[in-house]
Formats: sequence, C-alpha cells, structure tokens
Amino acid sequence: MPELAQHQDLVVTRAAGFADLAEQVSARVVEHIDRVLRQHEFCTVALTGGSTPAATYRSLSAADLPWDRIHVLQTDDHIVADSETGPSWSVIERDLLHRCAVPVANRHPMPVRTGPGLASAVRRYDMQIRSLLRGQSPDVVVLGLGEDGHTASIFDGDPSALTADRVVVTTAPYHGVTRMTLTLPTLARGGLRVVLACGTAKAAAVAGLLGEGAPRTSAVAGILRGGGMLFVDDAAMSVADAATG
Ligand SMILES: O=C1O[C@H](COP(=O)(O)O)[C@@H](O)[C@H](O)[C@H]1O
Repeated sequence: MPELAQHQDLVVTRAAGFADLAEQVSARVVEHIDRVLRQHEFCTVALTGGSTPAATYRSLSAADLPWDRIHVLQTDDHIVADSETGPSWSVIERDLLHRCAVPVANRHPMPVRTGPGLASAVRRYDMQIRSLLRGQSPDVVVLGLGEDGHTASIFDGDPSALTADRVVVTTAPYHGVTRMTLTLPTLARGGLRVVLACGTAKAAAVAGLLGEGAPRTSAVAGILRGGGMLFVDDAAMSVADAATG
C-alpha cells in the first residue's frame, strides 16, 4: 500500500518498489484525465522522458481511456542530429503511443532536430502548443528528477526556462547537450503535477526537495508547490529517512 503524507505544500506518495509506484501514478493520472474529460472536450498531457516513467506509461497505455480525446505533448527533450528522434519522445512512443490509440494528430513531439531551422521551428511549436493549451497549462504534467535535482530540462544557473513569455524554449547546453523544455511557469500551472523519483541515485535530490539536505534546484519545488505530487520509492527516500531518524 502506498504511504501518503502532506509535506509542506506537496503531497508525497511512497511505495515499496518501482512497479507499485508506476501503478499508483498511472491510477492517479487516469483519475485526473477522467475528471478533465467530464468537463472538457479534450485533455492535454505533458510527459517527460528518462527511464523512471517508462513503467508508468506502460500501465497508462492499458487504461480504458478515450484516447482520441487526449493530446500528448512533451515536457522536454534533447536536441538531436537531423535524422534522429528525441530520446524522450522515443520513450513516450515505445511505452505509451505504440500501445494505445492516440491519433497522430494528437501527438505533439518537440521539433528537436538540429540545423539552421531550429529557432523558427521552436517558435512555431511554441505557437502551436500555446494554441492547443488555449493560454492555459497542460491538464497533466508528468516529470522525473535528475540526480542533481533538475526536472524537465530546467537547470540551475540557466535562466532560459524561467520566462513567462514563452511556453517552450531551448536551453543552454547541459553536459554538452542543448535541450528543449516547457518553461517553468507553464509547468508550474499544470492541473495535475506529478514528479517521479526512484532509486538511491535520486535520494539526495529527494532529501533536498523535502528540506532534509542541501537545497537543490528550486524549479521542482516551484512546480510541486501548492498540491503537486511527489511519488517516491523507499530507495529514493533513504537519505531523507536517515536525516529524520
Ligand atoms: O536529464 C533528465 O533526467 C531526468 C531523470 O531521468 P531518469 O532516466 O533518471 O528518469 C528526466 O526526468 C529529465 O526529463 C531529463 O532532462
């Protein structure tokens, strides 16, 4: 059974392991999508890449949802060579889109291919997503947590994603790779905001987020503030547990 706790202004849900956590996250996302679709024509879902959410996406793909009323976009991705697919979009395709019936027109991969057209492609994409969201934020935002505490592609010391003037931007290179990301204000106003952290590699970042260790990036704290949900497994809580005895 998951353990639920209110920590300051975010909700922490804890499970013993990865698979259990994926089921919990998926159930929460489905519940929220159902609620949105009872009131609106369609629901917008922004998904991250990385290894952590893959099981959640597989579980989500088995849900009995009206997929033609769901739009899938990305929280962030890497800029790649001209012929490649962004690694984060590949995860979303492999673990969700190849397993359920989201129409092609409802799939919104970031235009991450490098080249002279990149800047104008990002501006066009920004306008498309802005129009899709009708000036709002995604109904559902699913994020991971980097070992250094970053979320989406919002990194300490890089102000690119802090602007309120854009929905999507490219970032400064991070470990040599330029990223594309939804901006912090866009993510922070999402309907259901979920951050997943599994494994001991994330334990220091989780402790920092929960205020039990050195402060880490404020982006994830800002996104979760006011009722966002942090889903963790026991391993990711090991440093926070040790700090609180
Ligand atoms: O660099 C990134 O990593 C995080 C975490 O990835 P994971 O493989 O450990 O789950 C990811 O959420 C983020 O989008 C990406 O920028």
